Amino acid sequence: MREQVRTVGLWLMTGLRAAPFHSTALVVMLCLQAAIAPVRTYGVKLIVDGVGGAGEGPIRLGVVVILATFAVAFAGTSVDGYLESAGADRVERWVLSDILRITTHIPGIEQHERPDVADRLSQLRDSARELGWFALVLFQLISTGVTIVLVVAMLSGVHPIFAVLLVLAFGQVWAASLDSKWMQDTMERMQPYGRLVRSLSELAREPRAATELRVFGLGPTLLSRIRSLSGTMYAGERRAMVRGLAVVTLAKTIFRLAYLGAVVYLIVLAGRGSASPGDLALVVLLAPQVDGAASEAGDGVSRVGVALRSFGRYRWLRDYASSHSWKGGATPAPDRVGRVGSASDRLGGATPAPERVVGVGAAPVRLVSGIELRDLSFAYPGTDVAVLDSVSLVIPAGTSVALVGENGAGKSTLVKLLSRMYDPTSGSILVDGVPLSTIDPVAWRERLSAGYQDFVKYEFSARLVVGVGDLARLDDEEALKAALVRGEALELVEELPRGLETQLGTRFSESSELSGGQWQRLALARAFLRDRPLVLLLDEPTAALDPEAEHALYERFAEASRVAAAETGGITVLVSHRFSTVRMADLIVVMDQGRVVEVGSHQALVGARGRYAELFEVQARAYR
Ligand SMILES: Nc1ncnc2c1ncn2[C@@H]1O[C@H](COP(=O)(O)OP(=O)(O)OP(=O)(O)O)[C@@H](O)[C@H]1O
Repeated sequence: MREQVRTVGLWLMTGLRAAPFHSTALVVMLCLQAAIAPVRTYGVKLIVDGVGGAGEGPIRLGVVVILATFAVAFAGTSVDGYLESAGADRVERWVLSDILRITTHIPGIEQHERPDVADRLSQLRDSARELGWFALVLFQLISTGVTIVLVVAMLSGVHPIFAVLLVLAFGQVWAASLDSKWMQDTMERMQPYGRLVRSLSELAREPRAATELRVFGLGPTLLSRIRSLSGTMYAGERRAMVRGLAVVTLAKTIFRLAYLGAVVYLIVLAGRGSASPGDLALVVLLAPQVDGAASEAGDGVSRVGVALRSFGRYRWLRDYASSHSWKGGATPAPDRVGRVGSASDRLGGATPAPERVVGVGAAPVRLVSGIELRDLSFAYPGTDVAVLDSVSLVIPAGTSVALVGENGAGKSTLVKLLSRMYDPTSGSILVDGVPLSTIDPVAWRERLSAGYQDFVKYEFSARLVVGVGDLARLDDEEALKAALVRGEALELVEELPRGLETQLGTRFSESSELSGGQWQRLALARAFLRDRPLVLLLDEPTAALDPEAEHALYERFAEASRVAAAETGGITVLVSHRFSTVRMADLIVVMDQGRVVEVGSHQALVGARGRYAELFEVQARAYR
C-alpha cells in the first residue's frame, strides 16, 4: 500500500511539475463537467414539479440551472481538448527527458547490459505517452466518481433502495480492474518476445546488415521468425482480452438488471402515489447516466491501473538510479584534486557538467605507485559465473601493459572494471593504494581515455567526432591536430571536402561516408585527444586498420606515451591479439578463463616457454 501511495505521489508531482497550469485547469474543468449531467437533470425535475403545481419559483430556478450547465459544457468543449493534449505533450516530454537524464547519470553500465533491466526501460519509454495522460485519466476518474456519487445521492433521495446501485457500480469497477490487470500481466510476460521482434525488425532495416542478409538469403527466414513471434504475442494478448471481456460483461449485465428492477419498483410506487411525477422523470433521465458513469468508472480504473504500472516503473527507475549511484565511501583526501570538464554547446545545446557523485574522493592528478588489482573476482550482475577469478596484478606507474589471451578470457571485462563501468564482485582495485570504489567515477573517467574495437560512429562533423574525446578542447586546433597525427588520421581529414567541418555518415545529404578503417582512425584520434590521461585503455582499437597504419600508429604512440608516463605516471592498457603490437608493451599479462596465468616482458615470457611463448610461436609461424 505504501508503495502505491508513493507511486500516486510521483504521478501527481510529475503532472504538476511538468504542466502545472494545464493540470490545474483540467482538474477544475473536469470537476465542473462532472456535475453537468446530474445538475441539469435536477433542473428538469424542478421544472416538471413546477408545472405539476409547485409554482413558478422552481420553474425559474430550473431554467437558470439548465442554462448554467449549458454554459459550462460549452466552455468545456472549447478548452478541454487543448488542455488535455498540450498537458499530455508536456508530461511526455518531461518524462522522456527525465528517463534519459537518469539512465545517462547512472555511473555503471549494468542497465545497458541486463535484459531484464532493458525490458523495464523499454516498457517505460513505450508508456511515456500514457504517463502524459495522467491528469486526464486521474481526474476523469475523479469526475466520474463525482457523477456517480451525485446521481446515486439523488436517486437515494427518491428511494433508499437505489443506494444498492452504488455497490453494484463498484462491482463493474472491480471487473474492469481485473480486466486491466490480466492484460497488463500478459503484456509484461510478452515483453521478451516484443524485444526480439523489435531487434529483428531493426536488423531487417539496418543498412549495415543489408549485405549479409542478402548473401545468406536470410530475408524470408527473418520475416517468418518475426511473424511467428508476433503471432505468439497476439495470441497471448487475445486470450487475456477475451477473459477480461467476459468478466466485464457479466458485471455490466448484473448492474443493468438491478437498475431495471429498481425502475420497475419505482413505477409501482408512483402508481400507488408514493412517488411524484418529478421523481419518475428524474429516475428515467438518470438511468443512462448511472449506466454510462459506471462503465466510464470501469474504464477509468483500468486506465489508472495502466498508468500506475507505468509510474511504478518510473519510480523503480528512480530508485534503481539512486541505489546504483555509488554514493558513499571515503571523504576526499586534501591533496587529491578533481577536474570538472568544461561544457560545450556544440552537441546542439548547452551541455551541463556531469553530475558529481558526492561523498567520495576525487581522482589523483598523477600516479605515483600505480594500479594494483588485489584478489579481484567478478561475475556480471544477474549471473553467477566468475568471469574474472582471483586476479592479482600490479601495474607500476608509467608502464604500458598488454592483455592477451583467447576469446572470452576476460580481457575486455577487466578493461570495463578499470574504467569503473562495474565494481568487482570481490577484491579491489587500488589506485596509488586508494580503493577505486571510493573515487568519484565521474572524476575518475575524466582522467581516462579509451579506444575500442566496437567504437561508436558518431554521425557528426569530423571536428566533433574527434572532439567528443575531450569537449573542452573542441576548438583547440593544435590539440586536435596532434590527436589526428597520433591517430594516423590527419591526411584523411585534410582530404575531406570541408576538412574538420565535414559532416560524416550517411544520414545527411551533404555528408561523407568513411570506410571502417577510416572511422577507426578517427576513433583513435578521439582517444588521443585528452591531455595526459592517467589511464589510456585501448581494447583492440586497431582491428580495422591495415598493418602498415597499425605499425606506424604504435611507434608514434609508444613515443608519446613514454613522454606522458614520465610527466604523470600514466598507464596504458592495451588489449590485442596481434603479437607484433603486444611485444612493444613493458608488461604482458596472459589471461586464461578469467585468471592471470603469466606476467612479464616479451623477452622474459618467450624465454619462459609457457603459454605466451606458445601463442606467439603460432602467430609468428603464420607470417613466416
Ligand atoms: N554483459 C555481459 N553479461 C554477461 N556475460 C558477459 C558479458 N560480457 C561478457 N560476458 C562474458 O564474460 C566472459 C569474458 O568476456 P570478455 O569480453 O571479457 O572476453 P575477452 O577476453 O575480451 O574476449 P575477446 O578476445 O573475444 O574480446 C565471456 O565468457 C562472456 O561471455
